[in-house]
Amino acid sequence: MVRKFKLAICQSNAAGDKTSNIRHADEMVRQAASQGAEVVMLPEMFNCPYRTELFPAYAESYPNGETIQMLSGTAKAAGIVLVGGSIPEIDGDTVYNTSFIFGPQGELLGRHRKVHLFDVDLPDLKVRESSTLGPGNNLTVVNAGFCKLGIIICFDVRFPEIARLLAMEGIQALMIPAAFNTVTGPAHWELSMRMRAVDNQIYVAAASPARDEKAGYVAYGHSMVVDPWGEVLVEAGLGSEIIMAEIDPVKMEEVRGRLPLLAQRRTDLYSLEWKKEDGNENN
Ligand SMILES: NC(=O)CC(=O)C(=O)O
Repeated sequence: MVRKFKLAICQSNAAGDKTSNIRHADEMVRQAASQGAEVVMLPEMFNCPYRTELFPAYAESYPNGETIQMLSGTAKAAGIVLVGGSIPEIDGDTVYNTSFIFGPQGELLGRHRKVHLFDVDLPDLKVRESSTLGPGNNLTVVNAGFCKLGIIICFDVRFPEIARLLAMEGIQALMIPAAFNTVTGPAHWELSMRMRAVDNQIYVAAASPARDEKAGYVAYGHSMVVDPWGEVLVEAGLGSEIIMAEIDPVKMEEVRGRLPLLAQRRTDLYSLEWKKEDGNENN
């Protein structure tokens, strides 16, 4: 039964030492759970510095990698749904930017591999994720019983088709482990999160790493939760911080009742298709 719940975002910071990144994330998640959060999310690449050339060295495989073990164990110990940010995951010869989602028994609820790799050439920012990562080939919805969550990672948010397809699957919240930066963040972070919420009349939760001005890639910070009306319910600053908000399916239905955008789509004129794959990578 879908119901109200408290969602927390842990805006953790990641430096060079993988073990201490994992420990820091673990402590923050447990703290968020002790404050009543039933769903907790970590940022993109929370166990390693966001540097494409480092991803292979930090990569681990499911199920025995140390970060993956922590996520499952902590979800179970705290009795929560844990959207485990993302980490470099190795499967065969390919490294992916992957979010593992675990349930209150420590069970794997889903796995999202970043679909759109961040390859950009901006005046003050050049990134080529595809130099070390492969793209995911599926969209991800997780059913946790009391809530249905859609999971995308960072750059995926710029492709509104995915958020719409996930909304059509009946999610209440779009969960986005992300790592915008000080170039694109001021221009597009809040705008993107609010627009995906307004377009689809869903909650949007975006988790950024804390900002480290000395890092090679400076994360934007400003993790936030946006409601289905597009209002920012809570926003982090720049440092390591936990933020919380209430996700209320009744409020979402009220917005949809008054402004029935999804019901007013002209599907006789246009359509959008999720080409679901047979080899689903979600479990
Ligand atoms: N880091 C990303 O994947 C995306 C990003 O920073 C942006 O879209 O801007």
